[in-house]
Amino acid sequence: MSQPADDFLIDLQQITRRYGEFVALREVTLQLPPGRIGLLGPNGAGKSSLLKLLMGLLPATSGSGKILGQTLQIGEIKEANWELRRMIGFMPEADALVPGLRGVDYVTLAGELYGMPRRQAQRRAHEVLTYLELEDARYRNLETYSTGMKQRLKLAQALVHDPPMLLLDEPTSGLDPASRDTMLRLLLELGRDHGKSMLLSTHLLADVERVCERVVILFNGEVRGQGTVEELCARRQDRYRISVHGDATQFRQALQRQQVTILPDSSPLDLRVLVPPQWSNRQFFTLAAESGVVLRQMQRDDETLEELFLRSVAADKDLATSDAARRG
Ligand SMILES: Nc1ncnc2c1ncn2[C@@H]1O[C@H](COP(=O)(O)OP(=O)(O)OP(=O)(O)O)[C@@H](O)[C@H]1O
Repeated sequence: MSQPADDFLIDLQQITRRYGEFVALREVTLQLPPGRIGLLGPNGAGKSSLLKLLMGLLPATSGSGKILGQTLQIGEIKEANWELRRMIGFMPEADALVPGLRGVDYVTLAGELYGMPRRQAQRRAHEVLTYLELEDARYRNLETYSTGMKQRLKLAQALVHDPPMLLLDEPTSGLDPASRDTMLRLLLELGRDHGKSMLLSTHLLADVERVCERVVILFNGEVRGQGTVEELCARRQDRYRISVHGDATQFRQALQRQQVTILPDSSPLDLRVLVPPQWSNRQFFTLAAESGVVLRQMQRDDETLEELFLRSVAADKDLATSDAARRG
């Protein structure tokens, strides 16, 4: 379904970003509506570069784009776009904590940097720290914070000015399972219950599955897929999950003779299969009857996000030159 251009949260057309000869982002075209969006890619895919570019901290080399209705600067950043910064909360990957401050002072300072009057920034700092379960720690010096608390403090500074959109760079980086769980729950609630849009950059598929409605797969600086998680995972029409009753040995052989691949995570009576082009589902029934088994269930088998991701990046596995291809 097409969407009016102005309804997009992010609308990029062929955005390229080079560092000298190196192409960190290549002709990235994205049209994303408001919501919770996962930006998924391995280290070096270009995720941080894209976030900085959207934040207006880094110019694109070429292309054009808008975020929250604001036009991105191309070639060079001529002036800081304060309107854009007020609409975005940025949680950087690196620690940007100021030593010697208490948690509440740090978040207040962030609010003031976004242009809020001091009293208002202070009030909001207390609110967001309470919301992010740091109420008891707010008067403590931030050097005493655990990694999980520091990550939530970084989220607090991104939320202090109540922006409609969050750009989150690896928000669960370095967290133990319990802290990661807390962070993902808070992000989900912020999106689902408080209407925040977010672009969550991560290399962890499970983070995207837990929090996001949509996903953008970035690899080697290129977009390899974008859409809702369900849509992308269901796009393959060639996989089925079938359950049979009886001795399935002959049935399996019969399938293989018809060029059907039995996928590794099948069990003896529950098969996950990949069918060849022009396959008709009636063939399952015919082969089952011929092999003396009863077909109990047959349904389309959507890919998991992990399978989708691996398939999206598989083309490059044989390309030993992919890094070289990003130069020049
Ligand atoms: N200032 C820079 N100068 C030169 N190359 C850079 C610069 N910043 C990033 N790069 C390169 O651009 C590519 C993309 O980097 P980026 O940090 O955007 O990726 P990423 O997906 O966020 O990965 P990571 O999670 O490792 O940060 C990497 O190969 C990186 O080495």
